[in-house]
Amino acid sequence: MPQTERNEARAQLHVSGRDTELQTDLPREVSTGSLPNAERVAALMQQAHDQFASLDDGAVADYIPSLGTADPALFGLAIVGVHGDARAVGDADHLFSIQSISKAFVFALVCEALGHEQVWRAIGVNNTGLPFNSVMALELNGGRPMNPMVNAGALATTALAPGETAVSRWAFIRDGLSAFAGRELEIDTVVYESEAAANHRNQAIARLLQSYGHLPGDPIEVTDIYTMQCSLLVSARDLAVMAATLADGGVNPVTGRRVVGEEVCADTLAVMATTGLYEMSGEWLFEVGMPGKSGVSGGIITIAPGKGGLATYSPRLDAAGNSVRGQSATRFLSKALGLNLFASRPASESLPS
Ligand SMILES: NC(=O)CC[C@H](N)C(=O)O
Repeated sequence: MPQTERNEARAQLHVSGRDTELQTDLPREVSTGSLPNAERVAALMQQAHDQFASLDDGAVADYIPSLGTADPALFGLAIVGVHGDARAVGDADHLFSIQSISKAFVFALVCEALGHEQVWRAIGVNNTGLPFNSVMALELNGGRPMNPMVNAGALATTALAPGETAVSRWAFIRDGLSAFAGRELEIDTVVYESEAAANHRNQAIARLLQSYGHLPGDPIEVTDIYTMQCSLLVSARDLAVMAATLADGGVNPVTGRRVVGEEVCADTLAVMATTGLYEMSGEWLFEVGMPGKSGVSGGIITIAPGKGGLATYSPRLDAAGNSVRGQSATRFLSKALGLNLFASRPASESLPS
């Protein structure tokens, strides 16, 4: 759309600045009543936090300039069970931009709206084996976006969001992600402006997709909406609710609202398992044994289907763009709680229910 119109749309769409206090109707302390394992889960989360808080490997992402200002010491963990019970440790209420974790949920929402057949055909579900913002991956695959968890596939997915105008397409995405979180999510305008000023590469990927006939709509507008979705503010606690919604077959366990169908959840978890941590997805599945999704601001979500969702936040990243402490804490908790989906023995522990 023309620049002036786009600015107007932006003005309508932007609702908040950064460092907003978390206003959530989620109870801070959810009573776990007589649940036998709840205290053990909390103790293991505390152990993971204490054990890995001193890990100083990796670096805070700064290719989006405002992300570079994040405090590398931040470290939070949250778990929400499929019955809505929550446990949190460390900086679990710190707000940060969701970044690539949004890709999993937008994929689910678009599959729900259009049907998985159409989205599967348009996007694909195979790992590229290349970095999330690779242009080469497109060129090597005949211009196909390959999967919804890398930037090319995420842009192509966002382009499929239903709506007559950019404003209604954005409303579809924002409302859908908010339904997953159980509260109205708001944009971090500082992160948005910072990425919008620097996202020439994503614009180039969108244009390249267009040139191959794989991107409906205006590539610049699509990139703008994608950048807004990446700038939505969440906490680890929000992400655990969003992850628990996928674990619960599409019903948000806190609000009780169905967000997407069970089949869409299964599709989303399958794609996360093969591509959620980019080119490190194989190692992730090998060690953690559950679908996950990471983002460059430092969040990682992990889903234990039928049990609950785990979210970690810590901004130092490895070379692929995945949180270093988040990966270690998740590996630890997966083992300690017996959550690996490929294990033949039933889990020795389960998540708080
Ligand atoms: N891996 C990520 O979290 C990348 C998201 C970021 N907004 C980008 O497009 O580069």
